[in-house]
Amino acid sequence: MKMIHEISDKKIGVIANEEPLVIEHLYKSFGGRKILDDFSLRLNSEENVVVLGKSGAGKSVLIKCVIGLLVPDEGSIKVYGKDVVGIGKHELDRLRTTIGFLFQGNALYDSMSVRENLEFPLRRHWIKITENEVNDMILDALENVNLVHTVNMMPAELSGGMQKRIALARTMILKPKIILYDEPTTGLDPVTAREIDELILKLQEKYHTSSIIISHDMNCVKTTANRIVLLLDGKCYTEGTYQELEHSQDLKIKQFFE
Ligand SMILES: Nc1ncnc2c1ncn2[C@@H]1O[C@H](COP(=O)(O)OP(=O)(O)OP(=O)(O)O)[C@@H](O)[C@H]1O
Repeated sequence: MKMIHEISDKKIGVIANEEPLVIEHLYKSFGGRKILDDFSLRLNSEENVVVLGKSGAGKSVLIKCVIGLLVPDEGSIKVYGKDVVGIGKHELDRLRTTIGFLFQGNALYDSMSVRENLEFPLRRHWIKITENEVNDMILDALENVNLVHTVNMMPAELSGGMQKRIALARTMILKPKIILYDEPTTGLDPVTAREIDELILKLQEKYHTSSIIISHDMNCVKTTANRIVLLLDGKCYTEGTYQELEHSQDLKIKQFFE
């Protein structure tokens, strides 16, 4: 599937030596209420950064700013050196071939089979490939999540965990270089949740992706985070590895590890 990497890089103008994602001095308010208040974050190549924060801290707002669903009031967001704030719809579409997004709900189309769900991003982005190549890519994506046998099934026939894995396969089908995970294990039983953690690591290693992961699930955080960024009062309050932060005596940090 080398071809898709090439398509993706060329389309977005990825510059090899640029950092995947650099967020600087981001501000976002709603009705005078500051949600992001001078928030900055750098995502290194092949790194998983977990953004930790209380409910309502602004984690989803942050992710929405990165993928252009919300426009920040101030600040810059650069993806491989390319400014994404205020870009047009066409360029935003191109950006979305480089950034994969796993929604909190799986957002699979219920009326479409697994195959059709996986085909969707390929059709949407007008990737020029043959039917055979489409088929290979679908099977390859399903292979990654060990669900090749579900290719002709409907989402309703699958468990919540399987649907999450199919959603992840769909996110990966365009071979994004950056993946944004919004609560990837929420609503899953512990065993299935740990399978998702392992998949996140497997895909990071296999495709050399860089990811932002939003999670409250401290098992997920411990397994997947190379670095944790604590979002508090709209700012990066602190950052560090799980091991660095778990024994902190700072009450604002401690509450997440209890
Ligand atoms: N489009 C919007 N219009 C107005 N307020 C919004 C909008 N989007 C988010 N907010 C507000 O911004 C705040 C942060 O929301 P956000 O969804 O980012 O929180 P979160 O950290 O992801 O929380 P959770 O962990 O509960 O999902 C909330 O108070 C929310 O009501």
